[in-house]
Amino acid sequence: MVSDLHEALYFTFSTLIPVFPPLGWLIFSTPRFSVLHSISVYESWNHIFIAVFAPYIHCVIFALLLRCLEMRSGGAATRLDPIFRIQKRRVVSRQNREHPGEEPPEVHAERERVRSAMASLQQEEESAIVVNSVRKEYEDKKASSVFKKRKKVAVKNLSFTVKKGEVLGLLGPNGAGKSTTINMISGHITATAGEVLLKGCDGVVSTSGQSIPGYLGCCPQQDPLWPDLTVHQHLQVYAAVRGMRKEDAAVTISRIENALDLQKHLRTPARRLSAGEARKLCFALSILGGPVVMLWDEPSVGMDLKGQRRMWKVIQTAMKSKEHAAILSTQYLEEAAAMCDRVAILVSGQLRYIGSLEDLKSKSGTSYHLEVKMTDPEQSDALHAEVLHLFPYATRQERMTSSLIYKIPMENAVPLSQSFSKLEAAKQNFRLEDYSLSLHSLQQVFVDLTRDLEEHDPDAAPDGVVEQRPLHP
Ligand SMILES: Nc1ncnc2c1ncn2[C@@H]1O[C@H](COP(=O)(O)OP(=O)(O)OP(=O)(O)O)[C@@H](O)[C@H]1O
Repeated sequence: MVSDLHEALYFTFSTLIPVFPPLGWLIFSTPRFSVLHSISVYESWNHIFIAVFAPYIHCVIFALLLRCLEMRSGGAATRLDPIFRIQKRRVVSRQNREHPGEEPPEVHAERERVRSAMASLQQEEESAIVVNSVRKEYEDKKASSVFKKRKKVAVKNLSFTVKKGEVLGLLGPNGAGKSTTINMISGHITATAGEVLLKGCDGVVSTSGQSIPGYLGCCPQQDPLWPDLTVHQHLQVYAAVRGMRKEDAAVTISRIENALDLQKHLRTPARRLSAGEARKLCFALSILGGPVVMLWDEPSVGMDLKGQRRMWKVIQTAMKSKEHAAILSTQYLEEAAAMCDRVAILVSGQLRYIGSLEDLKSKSGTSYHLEVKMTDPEQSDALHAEVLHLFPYATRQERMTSSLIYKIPMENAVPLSQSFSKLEAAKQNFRLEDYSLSLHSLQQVFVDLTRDLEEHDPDAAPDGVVEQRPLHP
């Protein structure tokens, strides 16, 4: 502080630069400085004043600056990272240029439908959800190392549309990619490639994740509930978020509570609900306010039969107006048959079938299901050779210790009288415990479709055996 200029600079910098006051304070407090400039720091109240109060001035200035920046670029960062407020850049999905390869005809037709829906999106009134060549890769943490990151492909090149008034069932075995698909549509996760478009009733097209409240209702696989809020409070909060008027909300909430038999639990906090009751509440939240697009990821898991039927009724009522579109992921064929206009069957992230269950059922009539039960497992190979001799186009579906299961094309099994007499003879020769020859049921068709080639045990297909896994029955 040898001149007025220095002092002015000191005041200016210490007011604007946060690190300056503590550093200045340290410099001024050193004995060397005191000796050289023959002043005691404690004599200079100005310096103490700056060192103590400047940080408060900084707080106010920078809090205001931060607020301005947040108002300009959105406040989501504060929620995710309240300390450093670094907002991850949203990964922009790129177009999926991967060739889909050979696909079943109905899957290919659906892909073409998506293409034409994308081409004429503004004019196209029908589709509420358009999923266009979507792919999702996760980092496979188990297989990754420090040097090499390995990816797990959960969904590959998936394309489908859901029309207004339609409920599309999403079926498939565990890990098929159903939840990943629903989460990409809801915007909960970002697609690695491809795009999802949601079309509002006003014709506005928005990519998933940027939809307006009230447009999308989602019941994800994990219950998104606040543990301390009661059932009734949850419904009230969601009604407010969806922009419902208070009087409308009260009527709708009471109707939903009655329809799903939630009245007994209105004052129960979410943490004390049973799994089935929590699912009921999640489902109720997803339909509250009649969103245009509704996504349900296994909503009936944990519900008792009565609860499941009540939920079905609510779905039917909600879909009456033909202004809504819904996707229902389920493990139950019966639920899909009761609720869905079409079903999409996913296996290992790929679409294996899309269409009505009736069409799938009619295809099941084109082959027979043969199951033979052995008394002596040692005879398995000989019996297999005999079945192939009797029905040359039979394909073995399963091989267990005491039974073998085959699919036989219809033309190979008729006339049935001959088939039964051949099987009777085999029963005597091989001392079979039992056998059955029946039309392929819907359940069996579904099992055939969803059987994953990669997971299949190669030991079960010894040389010479035709172990085909046709996509169509
Ligand atoms: N966050 C994640 N990180 C890594 N892999 C994941 C992640 N989430 C899902 N996966 C993997 O992606 C694949 C698809 O998972 P997804 O949950 O979509 O299947 P799903 O069909 O919903 O199964 P389920 O019927 O059991 O709910 C699975 O193999 C799963 O292990």
